[in-house]
Amino acid sequence: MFPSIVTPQPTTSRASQAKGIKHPPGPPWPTALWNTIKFGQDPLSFARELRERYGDVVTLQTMMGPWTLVFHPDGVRHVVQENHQNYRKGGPSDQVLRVTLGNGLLTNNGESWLTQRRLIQPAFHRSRIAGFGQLMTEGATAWLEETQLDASDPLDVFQQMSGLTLTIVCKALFGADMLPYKQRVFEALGTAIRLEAQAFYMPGLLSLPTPQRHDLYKARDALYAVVDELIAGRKARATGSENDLLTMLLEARDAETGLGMNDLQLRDEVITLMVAGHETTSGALTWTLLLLSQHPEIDARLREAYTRVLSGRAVTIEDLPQLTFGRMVLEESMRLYPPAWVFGRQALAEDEIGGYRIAKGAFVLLFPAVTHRHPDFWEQPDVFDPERFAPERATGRHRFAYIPFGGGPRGCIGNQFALTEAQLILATILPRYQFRLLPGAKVIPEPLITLRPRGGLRMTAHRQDEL
Ligand code: HEM
Repeated sequence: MFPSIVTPQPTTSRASQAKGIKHPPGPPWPTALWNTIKFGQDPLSFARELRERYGDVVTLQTMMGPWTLVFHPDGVRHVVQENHQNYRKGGPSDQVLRVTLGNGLLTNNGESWLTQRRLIQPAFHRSRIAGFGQLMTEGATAWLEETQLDASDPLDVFQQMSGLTLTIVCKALFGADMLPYKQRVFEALGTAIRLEAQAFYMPGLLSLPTPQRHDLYKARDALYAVVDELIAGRKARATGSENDLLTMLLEARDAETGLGMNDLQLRDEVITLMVAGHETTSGALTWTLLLLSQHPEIDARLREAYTRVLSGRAVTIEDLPQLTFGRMVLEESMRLYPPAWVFGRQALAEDEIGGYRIAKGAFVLLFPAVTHRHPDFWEQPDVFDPERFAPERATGRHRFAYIPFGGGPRGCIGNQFALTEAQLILATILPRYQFRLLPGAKVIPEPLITLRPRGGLRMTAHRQDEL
């Protein structure tokens, strides 16, 4: 049975009541139903409104219990870094994620998390990522050849980027060819993400035998089937010369017991890396292509940099230090549209953030999407301006005002992988094609588990040499 996703009632000690530390402000409890509906309909605008109205730490009463919303970078730093031992993965957001990701690195806690993180970390070492550069560029080039882009035939850029990043991450980490699975993973993951997001706002949706529960488990089983095939394929065809993360996971032995990882844990780790390793990166690339199509002057400047540095040849990882503008564009795109727009924690003990009491058991939500547009830290926060990430302008900025990859010990393990991959993909496809939004198309960000464009993003691709 799916666990209840109602947040346990947080408790506050007498000591802090005596000290007179207040609960964070927020709309009164009789608005709980209304808040839940509003949050479900448009969480980005609602969270932003709450910050403007109540400040940087807010209590939001919902039908699932009270939530604590933390927007200020100091509060973010406190939760993810300074007092991270007090904030475990848990609460409604992680419970829904566990349906598909089980107890993989993203949702795990405690000693088990630490053991797995230490095991997996070396696969993301700088030297390993440098070794993936060629594979990333080749993946993007193969995608260009396969898709045969044609200006008269619009494509869903989100779906295409999803397939491309899935192919790259699985080849790099597991030595697997995902071409035959691309469509299946895209469909199953789309269903799972949508239903898990619904379950977050509608307690009971998955505890009862609803059609949604049936569909979610079906989608999860489709993803499991792909992962199981991938692992079985490796076991059957291993030559002994593989040197990737899947081999490391298969060969890992517990220092005390000498036992290997059990099959369920192995599946959870592989599905976590497969999903977390492509869903967010494809979002970042999609929003970047949209922003470039809406800002021709920035698009032209980026193309000019590619022409100057590459002169028509294929990009390599060694070129990236000369292509800083590409990185700035990506960083700014992830500021405006952070693929991981929200993430949660549960407080193990009572705490204080920004002068407010955080009760034991509180469900704490951090919002990159709101912190990234906080007017105290960003001038003209809604304007797309990659120059903000020029070294001279970025110096001195609060480290936790920009958190697309989270931070602290639970920060993204794949951040360098993603940044390298996204830069190489852009530098491979943009010198050859320009992407344009269909006339009259309206793009609506849809904050599900990740931030996706609602209904995909249909664009046309125009050959650069024919413009
Ligand atoms: C643009 C791309 C990406 C974004 C925006 C992103 C964002 C994030 C964020 C915000 C977190 C922290 C969540 C939290 O604190 O609750 C995270 C964790 C994680 N990410 Fe990423 N990520 C990206 C790419 C990747 C890639 C490429 C991989 C793997 C290949 C990956 C694997 C993970 C894993 C395993 C965790 C959990 C780490 C832990 O708790 O120890 N991510 N990511």
